[in-house]
Amino acid sequence: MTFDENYQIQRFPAARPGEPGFEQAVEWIRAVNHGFHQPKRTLEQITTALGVRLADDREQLGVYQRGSVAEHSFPAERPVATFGTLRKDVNIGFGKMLPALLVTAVTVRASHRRRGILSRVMREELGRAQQAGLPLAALNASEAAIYRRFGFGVSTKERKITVDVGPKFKLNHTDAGRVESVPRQVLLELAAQIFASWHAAQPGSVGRSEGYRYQAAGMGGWGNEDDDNVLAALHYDAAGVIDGYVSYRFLGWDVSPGTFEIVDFVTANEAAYLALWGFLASNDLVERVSWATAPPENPLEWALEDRRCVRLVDEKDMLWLRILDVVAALEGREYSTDGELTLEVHDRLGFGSGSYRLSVAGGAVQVIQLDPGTEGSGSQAAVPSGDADLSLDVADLASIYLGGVLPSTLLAAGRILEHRAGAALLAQRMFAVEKAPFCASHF
Ligand SMILES: CC(=O)SCCNC(=O)CCNC(=O)[C@H](O)C(C)(C)COP(=O)(O)OP(=O)(O)OC[C@H]1O[C@@H](n2cnc3c(N)ncnc32)[C@H](O)[C@@H]1OP(=O)(O)O
Repeated sequence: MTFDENYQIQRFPAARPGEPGFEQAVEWIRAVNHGFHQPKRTLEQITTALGVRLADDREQLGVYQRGSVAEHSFPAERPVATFGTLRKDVNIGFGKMLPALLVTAVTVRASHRRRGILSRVMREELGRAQQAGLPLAALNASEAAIYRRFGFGVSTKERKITVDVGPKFKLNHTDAGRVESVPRQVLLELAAQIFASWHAAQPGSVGRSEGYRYQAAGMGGWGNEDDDNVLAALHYDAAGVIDGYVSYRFLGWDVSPGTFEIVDFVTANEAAYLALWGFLASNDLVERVSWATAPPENPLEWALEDRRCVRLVDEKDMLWLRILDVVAALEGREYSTDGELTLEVHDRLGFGSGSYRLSVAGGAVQVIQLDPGTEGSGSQAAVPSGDADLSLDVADLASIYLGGVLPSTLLAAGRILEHRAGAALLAQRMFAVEKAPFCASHF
């Protein structure tokens, strides 16, 4: 039996209680929770989560069984697979933004796995996004072996760190502003605007869900419990303008040494960032701060007299990027140096297959699609193909696109093939961005 004989796809928005579609949205959330082995949520928690989904303008996709379902199994109204999407801008370096389809809540019920459901839905949704003119797609992956086959490449990473804020913590930073402890609820109002300043200046950043300001304030926006243990502090610059916040919780007297866990930490500039670290470290009775989503390139390490106060606990891939329109993506970038590169791009799903000549002269960017590939995506007329300088998968193009993964590393790994000596190094210099890319938005 084919997919279409067994299943049907439905797409729908979130809804509030009493509105049409509310029951369907509730069943969809329950399917997501089941897929991620999460504890059952109350209707109230699901309603809160749906409120965030509405505010984000998310689309829910469900795959439903056709005909009758197996006796005693979940009802036909409960989708066997889920796939959520929303749209946000990605900072692609030097303050430039491109819109992306963000893919989230991907689950297939265990008893329906490995029948090609994800493959079918992914191909369809990426195709629709490309048709709608979105040059990029992105996701956070639960496992690293799933998404490369669909053209997604790792573009940013994040670190879990602990910071020793005991006597060894000596920060070489003099703050021109000040820090104040504040009621956590003020972040509901302030978090989004501070994030917007950070986002505008941070390559690799993806626009944030509405849920984040609730999370920052400890107010359970994604259907979690309100958490009165969350504490908050703001940084004010010399002129009194609020330019950063940190929210955190004390892990309790049973944890030794006394530890703060960071909930959210966003600043519009490095001075506020370092000042808030100074504030965290200045708290009595606390000798450790843990942070599960820290940037790999962390100015804190270099502002400390003893950089070993920052200890790496774990590092993992964070943002997986997918280029849907190679011409638009390459044209959208600002490049760190002039140069000319011909890229032969392979794309198993066909969206970006083809050869592209990228020319940057005096900062002006021109991209010509030379060979449209099998299902090429370029908007320009095809002209005869020249010899490629580099051959690479569209997933690897996504990895080097934000400057976070070096072409020389992918060359050494055999992922990129170099046909002209020095082409990988030129790509490295051209794709470099103004600071290490980092994404602070899980979705
Ligand atoms: C963006 C996010 O939401 S990330 C969250 C992803 N979801 C989860 O981790 C929840 C638990 N897992 C699942 O629900 C499912 O196993 C999914 C969604 C990962 C895969 O769904 P399926 O319908 O089984 O995938 P499908 O049958 O289309 O498989 C596609 C390919 O991916 C491979 N694949 C699927 N899951 C995995 C995995 N976990 N690890 C490695 N490979 C995988 C399949 O073997 C297949 O390979 P092929 O193309 O070489 O034949």
